[in-house]
Amino acid sequence: MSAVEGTNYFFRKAARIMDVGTPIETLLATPLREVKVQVSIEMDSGEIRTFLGYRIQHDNSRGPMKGGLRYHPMLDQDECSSLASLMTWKTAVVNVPYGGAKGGIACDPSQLSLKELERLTRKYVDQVQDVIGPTRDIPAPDVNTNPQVMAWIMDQYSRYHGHSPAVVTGKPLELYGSKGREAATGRGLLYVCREILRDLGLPVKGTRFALQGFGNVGSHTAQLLWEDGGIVVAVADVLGGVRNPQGLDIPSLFEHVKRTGTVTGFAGGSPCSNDDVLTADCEVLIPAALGHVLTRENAPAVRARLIIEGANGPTQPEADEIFEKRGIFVVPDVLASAGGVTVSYFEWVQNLQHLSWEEERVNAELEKTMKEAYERVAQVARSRKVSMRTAAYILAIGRVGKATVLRGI
Ligand SMILES: NC(=O)C1=CN([C@@H]2O[C@H](COP(=O)(O)OP(=O)(O)OC[C@H]3O[C@@H](n4cnc5c(N)ncnc54)[C@H](O)[C@@H]3O)[C@@H](O)[C@H]2O)C=CC1
Ligand SMILES: O=C(O)CCC(=O)C(=O)O
Repeated sequence: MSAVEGTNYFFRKAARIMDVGTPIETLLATPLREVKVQVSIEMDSGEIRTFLGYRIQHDNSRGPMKGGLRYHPMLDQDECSSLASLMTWKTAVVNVPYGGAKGGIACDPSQLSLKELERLTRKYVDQVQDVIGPTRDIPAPDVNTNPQVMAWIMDQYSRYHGHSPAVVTGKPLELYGSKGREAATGRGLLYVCREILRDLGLPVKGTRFALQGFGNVGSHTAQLLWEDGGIVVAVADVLGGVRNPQGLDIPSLFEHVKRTGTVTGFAGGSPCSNDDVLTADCEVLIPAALGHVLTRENAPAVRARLIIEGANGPTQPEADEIFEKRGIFVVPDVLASAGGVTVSYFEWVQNLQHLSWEEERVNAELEKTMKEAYERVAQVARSRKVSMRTAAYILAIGRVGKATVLRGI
């Protein structure tokens, strides 16, 4: 099954329960526009290299399209298309006035110098500047992109269109970024985690968590859970993992990662593989790295009671069915990882109004948004007797479908 077929499997399951009918189902599943561009740059060695860049714009019925930019060697049109449609449903679940898009460049940034990365990013903007924009499509960070990359995007876009901070979010604080955006996805996940654990009668304090991924999403989530008294028993990054059944000391792990660039080799635990983390003995599993990692093969071995999806698309449809049969709750990506785009929305609003919010305000508005979204999804799940994932899609399809029909086709 391709990545986009996987996402559409979840979409169609909900659309059929809602009986939206084939014409609207087809319309909502079909991306508005798929852009694939040549990104050729001169390397530091003087050699010319050509990369492929993508921007898939899935839907704009509820507002400008929104979604991250990923730099990864395995990125392709299918993956971007799947991630773009997830953004449409995610922005609708948290009810921020956006559609969905996603893009990036098929490249391995660990093999590029800073100057090469800058040239690549600016060239990509040259190629897509006519389809993005503050009222069209607003990129943001995703895997292997960061505030510096967003700053280059803002600068390059502004050379064509004049000063345009609102063209991209996740920017550095010194360049119109929002306080709280860096930790927002992890913080949003924490707020949802507190809600569902309360419903299951478990406090965060003393609950055991395992996380795959220790980048933007994974590291902030781990830190915030640790601050709440959660016991993080295993974490992994691309190079491998570390576990400690008594709980890893997260501040010391941060120090280690700052020094070495990886969680592996941390003296406060014993080594494990990045796949071992998925089947660790814990109450809550948080995939926060790449997609498609929970499969038909490893789903029967998952020991967590609850899976909270920090990554986009970590659970393949066959694994999702297995979790449902086994009574393992899954809080889906389109809800659990929506904190980032929510604070991106706050950043865009601040940019358009030329003002800056205090971090307390950002976090308070984020908490309100995530709690409301959780409550609405939980209500639909209860009333329709469906999983949280199907409920989230039902809520999102209702909002996007209504906007589409009201605007006229
Ligand atoms: N950055 C954001 O605001 C948001 C990100 N997401 C999703 O969260 C996930 C992680 O994104 P970021 O943290 O931003 O990326 P990042 O680039 O900051 O970190 C990615 C992490 O995943 C690890 N990783 C990569 N391949 C791995 C593997 N095979 N096994 C174990 N670990 C592996 C990396 O070593 C790194 O620790 C992605 O699925 C992304 O789409 C979702 C919502 C918002
Ligand atoms: O912050 C944003 O606009 C998008 C974040 C993102 O790419 C995601 O939620 O997957």
